[in-house]
Amino acid sequence: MSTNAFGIDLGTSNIKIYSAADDKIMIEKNMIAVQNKKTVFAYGDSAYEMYEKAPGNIQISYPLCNGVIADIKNMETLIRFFVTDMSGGNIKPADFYIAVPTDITEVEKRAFYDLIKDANVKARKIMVVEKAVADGLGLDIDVKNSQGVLVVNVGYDTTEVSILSLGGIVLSRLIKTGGLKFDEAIRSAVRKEYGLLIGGKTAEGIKKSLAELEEAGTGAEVFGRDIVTGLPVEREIPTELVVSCLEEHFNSIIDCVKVILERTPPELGADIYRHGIYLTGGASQISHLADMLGKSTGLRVNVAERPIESVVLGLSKVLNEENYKSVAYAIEGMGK
Ligand SMILES: Nc1ncnc2c1ncn2[C@@H]1O[C@H](COP(=O)(O)OP(=O)(O)OP(=O)(O)O)[C@@H](O)[C@H]1O
Repeated sequence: MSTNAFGIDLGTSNIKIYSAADDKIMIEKNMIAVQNKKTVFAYGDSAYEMYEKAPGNIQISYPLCNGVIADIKNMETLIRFFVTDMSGGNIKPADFYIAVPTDITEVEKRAFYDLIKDANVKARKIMVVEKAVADGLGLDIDVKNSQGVLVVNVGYDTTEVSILSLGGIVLSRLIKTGGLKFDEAIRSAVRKEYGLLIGGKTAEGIKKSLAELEEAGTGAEVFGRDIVTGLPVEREIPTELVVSCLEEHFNSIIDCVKVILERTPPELGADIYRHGIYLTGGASQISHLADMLGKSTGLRVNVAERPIESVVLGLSKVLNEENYKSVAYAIEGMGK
């Protein structure tokens, strides 16, 4: 009989939950739409559908910000809704394994534990797994026996660069760069060069289709509002403009990787050199980032096959494989 247990990767943009009972992964937008400040109108992907289009009395927000919980009440509500959905409408007592970034304060880490405890999801046991360790497992790296694994996770709000060794974290740094910064850079470049206001979703669309557009040798056709006339217009945005406005953010990520490499104990260098960099997280799929990272560091870059899911896939291994249970730890009383 399978155990009732959940693995949760609370991303700023996407929440990923693994249910051990039916061996399923759910990925939904980590978003909530609240009507008149009290009633939940929509959540997850349905809330995202309404984003930037909803009337003033419906507030749509991300309860997480920069990898930490910014709006506890709405985050608890979302966890409860998603766990209820995954439990077929009837929540049963379960163990929860939650991935947390390493480079946040103890108080912020504790907030993840409290979140599950207070979300009314019948938590039996709450365990924490460092996000980078889960990432490593999800990428099929033998994290418990490797000495020196460099993982770069480029998410929505943040990028986490970590060195793992023997199942633990040697160094980790979280910087405030990720998919959102890429979208903002595209929006501001389009505004500056073409006097055109575009929405966040449009910018994200350009970003995601960049590789395809470059291959086809065409620009991105976008709709927006002309700043001068105030009228809706369509324009073709050349891919060169997009690539050049992203460079600054790619460089912040590369600089962070270099800083971590400089601080890495030399004994771990051999493994890092042998294995290369593991690049994951949804926004790591952006065109040119892997190439630039490889060229600037001289290391091979291993690109994740399922970058959005690597952390939650790692959590599924912790839940299912006895050998990996030891990478999870308890924050307080309710643990092992
Ligand atoms: N094909 C793609 N190309 C470029 N970016 C993409 C692609 N697919 C998704 N993204 C971006 O990935 C980001 C979401 O990735 P992910 O789910 O790993 O982040 P998160 O875990 O929610 O964020 P964080 O780690 O900051 O908490 C979004 O910015 C999204 O636009």
